[in-house]
Amino acid sequence: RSLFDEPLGIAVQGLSPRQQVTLRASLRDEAGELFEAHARYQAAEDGELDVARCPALPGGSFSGLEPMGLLWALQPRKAFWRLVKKDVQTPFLLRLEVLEGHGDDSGRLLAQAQHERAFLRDGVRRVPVRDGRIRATLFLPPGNGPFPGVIDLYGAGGGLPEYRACLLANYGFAVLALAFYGYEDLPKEMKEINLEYFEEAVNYMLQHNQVKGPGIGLLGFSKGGDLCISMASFLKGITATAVINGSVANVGAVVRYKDVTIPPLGVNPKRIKVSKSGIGDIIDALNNPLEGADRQSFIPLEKAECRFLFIVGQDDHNWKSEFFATEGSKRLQAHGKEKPEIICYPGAGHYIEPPFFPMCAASMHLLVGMPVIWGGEPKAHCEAQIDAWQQIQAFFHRHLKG
Ligand SMILES: CCCCC/C=C\C/C=C\C/C=C\C/C=C\CCCC(=O)SCCNC(=O)CCNC(=O)[C@H](O)C(C)(C)COP(=O)(O)OP(=O)(O)OC[C@H]1O[C@@H](n2cnc3c(N)ncnc32)[C@H](O)[C@@H]1OP(=O)(O)O
Repeated sequence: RSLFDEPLGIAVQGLSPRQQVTLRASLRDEAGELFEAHARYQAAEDGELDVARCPALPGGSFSGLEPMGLLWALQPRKAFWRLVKKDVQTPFLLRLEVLEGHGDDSGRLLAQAQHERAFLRDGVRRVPVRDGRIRATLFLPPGNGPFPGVIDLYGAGGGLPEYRACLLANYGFAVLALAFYGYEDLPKEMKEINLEYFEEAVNYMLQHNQVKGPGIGLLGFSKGGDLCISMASFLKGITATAVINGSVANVGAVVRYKDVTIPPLGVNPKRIKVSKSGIGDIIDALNNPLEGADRQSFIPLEKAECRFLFIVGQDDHNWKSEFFATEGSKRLQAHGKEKPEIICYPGAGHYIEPPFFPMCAASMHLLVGMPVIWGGEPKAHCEAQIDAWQQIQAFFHRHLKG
């Protein structure tokens, strides 16, 4: 058993010298969908095969020395499917098989093992929160708090994804996974966003006796990223905001707070490029928030009193994350604010998840209504996820010491 975001050592012993085998990794998600990767190897002289020392031969899901290849190369059998974890209290079961030979049809099964990839570290508490309007789950690390607190937001698609919040809590943070639409009695669609809802969540965290003050952190991915920037710009009590492939303009739905209204950035669906197979590339669909009326959608992040970290996948095809981060930085500095940290990852796409979630190349875009490409190259994307995860934790540790 290991935690899902931890690297894994994979080795086979007792093979014949230089024996040719195929290693296969597979995992079924909670919907029963299969993810699979396989690679061809040759054992060493002593009959041992350690994937950290032995390169994969051509012909499998990957080749070369790739200690984590069997994890990052996992691909769903079902098109446009993405690995998500709904029940964080149970592990994913990773099945590892050693098959004879290098044939296209699977050879005789020589050995197999099952390994649990868990989400909750022992002692981490999972607390469903139904407080006022808030629909959320709080994860509290073991031991005596208070702990640095973080609110975690996903993006379009809604629901209450808990897996990133839970993995982050394993490292000593009190993390609130916060739903904002498409969950229980929250609005079904993302039509209008009221920051008062998010303010309740910030206050819930600030008043919690297990949360270290005086301020909390925000972590947001995609649409959750621009939401975090809006929260940081208008709400009190936020010390550090980490944005993963987010936008500095408000996108998708109007944001309201007291007498403030931020319209969503304009889009032109004619700029969506649709491939022969019907997959969209929406990279050029959004208007430029530096031009004309669309400037009203640029979130006034210079009002924020927190530090910013922008995690950028340079091959993001959802939108221009690097441009957004750079423009956010210019605007902060033009107002005499601290320069944000911007960390760019070549070869990383939009869907930057915690380590070892296999890259999702394309899936249904729940706002656009067609499958879209997210960008990224699996190996580079995997490496980016590993590094970004460390950077996010280090950023929060630096700024949420209390
Ligand atoms: C602004 C656009 C306005 C529209 C204009 C039109 C065109 C404009 C063109 C371009 C616009 C350009 C840019 C604007 C772009 C973006 C703004 C937003 C950016 C984003 O933000 S980018 C998404 C980031 N994303 C997340 O941040 C994840 C959020 N959270 C979830 O996505 C859910 O939390 C989930 C799925 C984890 C559990 O949700 P759940 O518990 O409610 O699950 P449930 O089973 O009910 O599924 C509900 C539906 O997800 C499908 N689904 C379920 N499981 C799946 C899987 N494993 N793989 C693939 N699909 C899956 C089902 O098939 C069903 O789809 P359906 O309803 O169609 O059947």
